[in-house]
Amino acid sequence: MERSVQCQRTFSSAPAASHPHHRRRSPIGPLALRFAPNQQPLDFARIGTSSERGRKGMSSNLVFASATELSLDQGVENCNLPKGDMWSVHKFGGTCMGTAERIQNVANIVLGDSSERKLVVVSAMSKVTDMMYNLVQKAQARDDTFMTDLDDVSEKHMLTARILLDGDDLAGFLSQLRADISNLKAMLSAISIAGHATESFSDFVVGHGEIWSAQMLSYYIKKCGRPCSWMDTRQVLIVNPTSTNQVDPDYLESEKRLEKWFSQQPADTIIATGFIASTPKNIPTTLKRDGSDFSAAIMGALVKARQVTIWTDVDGVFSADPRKVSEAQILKTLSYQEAWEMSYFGANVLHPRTIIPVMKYQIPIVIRNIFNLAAPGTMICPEENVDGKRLESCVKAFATIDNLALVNVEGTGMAGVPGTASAIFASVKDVGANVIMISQASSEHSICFAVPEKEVKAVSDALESRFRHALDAGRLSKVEVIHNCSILAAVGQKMASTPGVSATLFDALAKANINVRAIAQGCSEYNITVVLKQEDCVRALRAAHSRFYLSKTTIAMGIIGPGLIGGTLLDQLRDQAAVLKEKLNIDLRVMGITGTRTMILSNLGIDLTKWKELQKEEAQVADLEKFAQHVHENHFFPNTVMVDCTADTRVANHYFDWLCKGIHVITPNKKANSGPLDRYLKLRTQQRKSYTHYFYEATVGAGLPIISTLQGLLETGDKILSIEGIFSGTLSYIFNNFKGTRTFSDVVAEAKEAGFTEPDPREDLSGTDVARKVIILARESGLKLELSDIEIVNLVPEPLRENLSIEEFMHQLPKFDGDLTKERNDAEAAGEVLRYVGAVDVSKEQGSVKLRRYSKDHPFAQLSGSDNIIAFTTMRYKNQPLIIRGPGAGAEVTAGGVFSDILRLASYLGAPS
Ligand SMILES: NC(=O)C1=CN([C@@H]2O[C@H](COP(=O)(O)OP(=O)(O)OC[C@H]3O[C@@H](n4cnc5c(N)ncnc54)[C@H](O)[C@@H]3O)[C@@H](O)[C@H]2O)C=CC1
Ligand SMILES: N[C@@H](CC=O)C(=O)O
Ligand code: NA
Repeated sequence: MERSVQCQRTFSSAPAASHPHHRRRSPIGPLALRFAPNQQPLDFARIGTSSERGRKGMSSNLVFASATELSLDQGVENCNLPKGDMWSVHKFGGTCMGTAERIQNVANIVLGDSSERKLVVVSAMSKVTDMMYNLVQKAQARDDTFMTDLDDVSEKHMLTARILLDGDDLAGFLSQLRADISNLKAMLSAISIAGHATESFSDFVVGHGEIWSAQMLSYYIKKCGRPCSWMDTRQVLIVNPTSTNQVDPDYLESEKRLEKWFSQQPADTIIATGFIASTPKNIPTTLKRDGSDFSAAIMGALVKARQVTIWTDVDGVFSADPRKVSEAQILKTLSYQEAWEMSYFGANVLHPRTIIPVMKYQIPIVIRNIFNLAAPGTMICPEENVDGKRLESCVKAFATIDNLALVNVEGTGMAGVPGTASAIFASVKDVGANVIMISQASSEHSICFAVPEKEVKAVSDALESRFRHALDAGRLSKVEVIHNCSILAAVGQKMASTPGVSATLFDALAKANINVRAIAQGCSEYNITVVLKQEDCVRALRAAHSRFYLSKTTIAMGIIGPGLIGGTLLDQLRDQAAVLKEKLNIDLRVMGITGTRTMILSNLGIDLTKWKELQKEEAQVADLEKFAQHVHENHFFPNTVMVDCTADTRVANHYFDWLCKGIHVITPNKKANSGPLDRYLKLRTQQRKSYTHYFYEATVGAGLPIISTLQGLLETGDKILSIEGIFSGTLSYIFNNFKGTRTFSDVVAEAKEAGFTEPDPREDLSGTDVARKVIILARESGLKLELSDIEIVNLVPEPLRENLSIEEFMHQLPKFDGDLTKERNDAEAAGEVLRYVGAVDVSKEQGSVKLRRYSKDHPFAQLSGSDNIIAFTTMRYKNQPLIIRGPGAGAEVTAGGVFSDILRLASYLGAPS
């Protein structure tokens, strides 16, 4: 409404168009005034300039379509354009009009649109246009079967009409159809006799498909109770053919004719034929390829629609070809220029010329899926209405073109010689080749350009011949052809003018190890084009797309060792993934799970609701190298982490290599940090050097915050004096429960059953596990100790230490129950308990593990279950140590500790807190 008023003020003294009756009398309202005979088309640009519209759009008295009705305006909320009692234009393609049922569906959409006036542009029923072209071809070839083919066309429409219509409308339609078919037969017979059809003959024949579909839809809508007229756009739309097999709309003349048409048929719902038009001399013609979209855009401009909706069978415009990039997303908005750019690269958007008419008036075009009304579609609109203020959203989409060759013309004789480029491209033009991109560095020693592979031979031959003398004389060194190239284009209006965007693009390509052969970026700033090897193209596309489209805290994870801890972690990830994604934008993808014998891999992320089933159904032979490669290299997620949930030194030996490759490592496995000192130091140095993260909180005290507390103390300048405590959940449990008549072996079996022990419980009973923890804490505190520096108290009976399986060991352990029972009884008699303790004495640079007796009121005697207790005596905590106590073993707490390391990684990578 606002827009109408504005137009009135600017161009006319006609009655206020905001009054409904006035509007009704002149359905296209003030439009005619804009194109008054003495008004030049230039005024098109003056009407509602972007600033006018922007300001008006901000006003609050906008009228939106009722939310209870079919939501045809989805997506438009983002657009600051006035909406209200003006035209909405819809275009339904052949697929939408494919059957009687689909035509009914189209009618429902039209009826559900609450706009006061609707202009609906339709294509012919699907396949009909091809059938009609075929008729003409057959007639030209004097193949008489065109007669029966025409009967098929007629039959198709008769059948459809009989389902849709009844009464007078059906009779009227069928009689018109028969008349048309009979005319067409005469015309095709004439073509057959002549053996030739002029373009206008052909266009006349072909255009009938739209006439019939428009009639059927219009009669059906009328049948549904809504007054409706159909429009033969050949009476209204006037276009001038151009030399390039395209047409230029004559807006002035079209507008006049439209005004006249409306004066005769003042309907509020109009079904117009797409695709067809007339020349200024009233000769039928068509709008060529994608003509119906173009019709809708021109009609949208003529009636100054508030929106043009193009109904199709896709949900909208994707950020990349979804067949190549599974993570491709539907774009909510695109600027006209971006859509333009995308359509050049073959994205299923709109033909660029479709955008021109609506762009002049800043009318949004919305692409929507008729088969999925829930999808809001993509809105193509003025840049200022496009969403996205973030750096990432500067790049809207990625497109590729394959089967190209790069031609490189090189030589010192080119520099500073005017006319070289002109001579090169004149030769290219002479052979009719299409240049897709051009790049010349300012040194002027080479010009390279991309042409379709199938045209490159002719191009290079022409260049060789044109520059024969220069080549012979050495002024040019070569005309080189690089075959099998592709173009990757990043499209986005603000891309080139926003610092850092191209850097991010090239960084993504570099990380994916993709070599860029040539680069072009025009001043238009809408796209950056890179030429690469065709075999790299999909990888490049994915790498670039994921860099801009995935959350920067998307983490590809490889889980190694799905045993007790690994399995529990997978279940915790499963249960928490959605919350993390929603609340913290952390996107965790388990790309692979490997055990010792088998592994499962995924390209997108394993469905963790069924990882156990997948292990049985889709497992392949485990191969850690292949596994790491898959997790890290195949998917171009911005971050990779290996989570080692084994107790295997061989897995730990890979950390160094992974950190070198930029793969983060998280583990509850103690082997790396308690292994050979030089190896450990190398690992830590590499980790810091490569800015990768290595977290291992669960190696000491399981989920208890032992490592992070120690690191926090050290990093803030505290000085550790000593650390001592009960570091083994297993030994804590054993000595907390080894009471009364309980036997040692029974309690060990219980600890194993509860998941407290190492995979081999002898690691715990021997004191090695505690010694490893002491070493980990000592090294963290800066001491350079080896595991062998720690004297251990081994509780494994001597005969059971070697050459026994875990099962055999557990089976034989009861035979030796007597040994520890005596020691326990002696302590008890003295009012004391046995506790297995570890200690780091920083000043003495020593670590120790001991089986000690404590009086029953000592804090170490107060523990229960698998409790650990760790006391830090430091310069700041000198008189009273800092004490951490709680369960220090078990599946849930340990997996929770590993999980919290994963989230710590995500937060280091930028996740919000
Ligand atoms: N259980 C607990 O309370 C705690 C355990 N940890 C550590 O967690 C790690 C895992 O312990 P659990 O889950 O209890 O052991 P587990 O024996 O139940 O699980 C280990 C898994 O790793 C697999 N595995 C072994 N070598 C492998 C290799 N080379 N490649 C792939 N998979 C391999 C095994 O087949 C098994 O599925 C150990 O390093 C342990 O020290 C740390 C803190 C507490
Ligand atoms: N087996 C270990 C598990 C934790 O590291 C223990 O018992 O403490
Ligand atoms: Na811990």
